[in-house]
Amino acid sequence: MSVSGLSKRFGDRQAVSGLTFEVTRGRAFGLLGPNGSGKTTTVRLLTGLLRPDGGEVALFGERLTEASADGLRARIGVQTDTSLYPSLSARENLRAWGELYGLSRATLDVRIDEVLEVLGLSERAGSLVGQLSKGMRQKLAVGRAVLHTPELLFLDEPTAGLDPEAANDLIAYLTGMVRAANTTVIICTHQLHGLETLCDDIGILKDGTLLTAGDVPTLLHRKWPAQRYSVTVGSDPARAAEVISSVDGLTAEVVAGEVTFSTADEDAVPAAVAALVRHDVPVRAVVPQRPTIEQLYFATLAEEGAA
Ligand SMILES: Nc1ncnc2c1ncn2[C@@H]1O[C@H](COP(=O)(O)OP(=O)(O)OP(=O)(O)O)[C@@H](O)[C@H]1O
Repeated sequence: MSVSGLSKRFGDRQAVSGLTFEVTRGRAFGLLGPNGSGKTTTVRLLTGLLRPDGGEVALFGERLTEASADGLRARIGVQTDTSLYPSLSARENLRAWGELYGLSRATLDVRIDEVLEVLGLSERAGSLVGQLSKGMRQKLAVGRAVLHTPELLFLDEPTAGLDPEAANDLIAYLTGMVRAANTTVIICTHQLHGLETLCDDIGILKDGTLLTAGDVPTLLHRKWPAQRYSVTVGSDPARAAEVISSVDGLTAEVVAGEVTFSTADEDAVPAAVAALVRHDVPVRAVVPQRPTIEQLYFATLAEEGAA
C-alpha cells in the first residue's frame, strides 16, 4: 500500500496533512498518535470511506478511486467501529457479513467457527450481540473484519475494552496473520505496550502530520544510537560504576541501585565485564535495555512539543 500527499480538511480544521508512507505486503504498520491526531480519518481515507482533498492512495498497486473502490474493498478488512446488529446472535452477525462478501456456505461455516474459537467467543456464538459485553462485541467486530481472510486489514483500536489476556491473545493472533498468512495490517492504537511483537513499522501522527515513519529497529536506532546496558553485581554498585567508567569511552552510573552504561560499541561490553572481573567485582548479569515503541512514541512527541 502506498500513500502520497494525502490530505483532508473538515471546515477550517486540517485533519490530515500531506501524509506520505508505504506499507509493504506481509508487514504490520502501527499508526500511532494522540486523540484527534487524524488516525481514524486516515483509515477512512485509506479505505475509500472518505474522499481526500489531495493526494493518492494505492492498494495492491492499484490507485484507489471511486471506480476501483468496490473491487479493492473486497480484498481488505476494516474494523473501524463496532456497528454490529444487536438483535442477531454473534454467529448470525458473522454469517450476514460473510454472505455480503460472497463467501460460500461451506467456507463460511468453517471460517465462522475458526474466528469464534480464536477470539474466545465459541461459547457465546448463540448470544444476541445486544446481550454481549463491550469487550465481546469488540472482539466480534475484529472477527467480522478478518472473516473473509483479507489481504490487507485495517484495525482501529482493536484491543480497546479487552482484558489484558484477551488483548495479548488478539495481538498474538494478528501477529500470526502477518507472519504466517502474509496479511498486511494497519493498526491504529493507543495500547503501545507490547506492540513490538506485532508492528514491523510505525508512523507517529500529530495534528494530522506524520512526525516520523519507518521500520521500528531503524527508528529506534536513529533515536538512540547507543545501546543501554544494565549490570547486576554482587557487591557495591557504586564501586562497579567506578570500575566500568575506568574503561575507555564508558561512563556508568547508578540509577535506583542499578548500574547502567550506554555505548554504541559492542566491544566495550566485554571490556567492561573484564574490568569488573579484574577488580574482583562479581558480575551476575549484563542485560541490554532495548528501548520500546512506547518510549519512542513519548520521546518523539516530547521532541515535537519542545521544537
Ligand atoms: N466528520 C468530521 N467532521 C469534522 N471534523 C472531524 C470529522 N472527523 C474528524 N474530525 C476532526 O479531525 C481531527 C482528527 O480526528 P480523528 O478522528 O481522525 O482523530 P484520531 O487520531 O482518530 O483520534 P482518537 O485517537 O481520539 O480516535 C479531529 O480534530 C476531529 O475533530
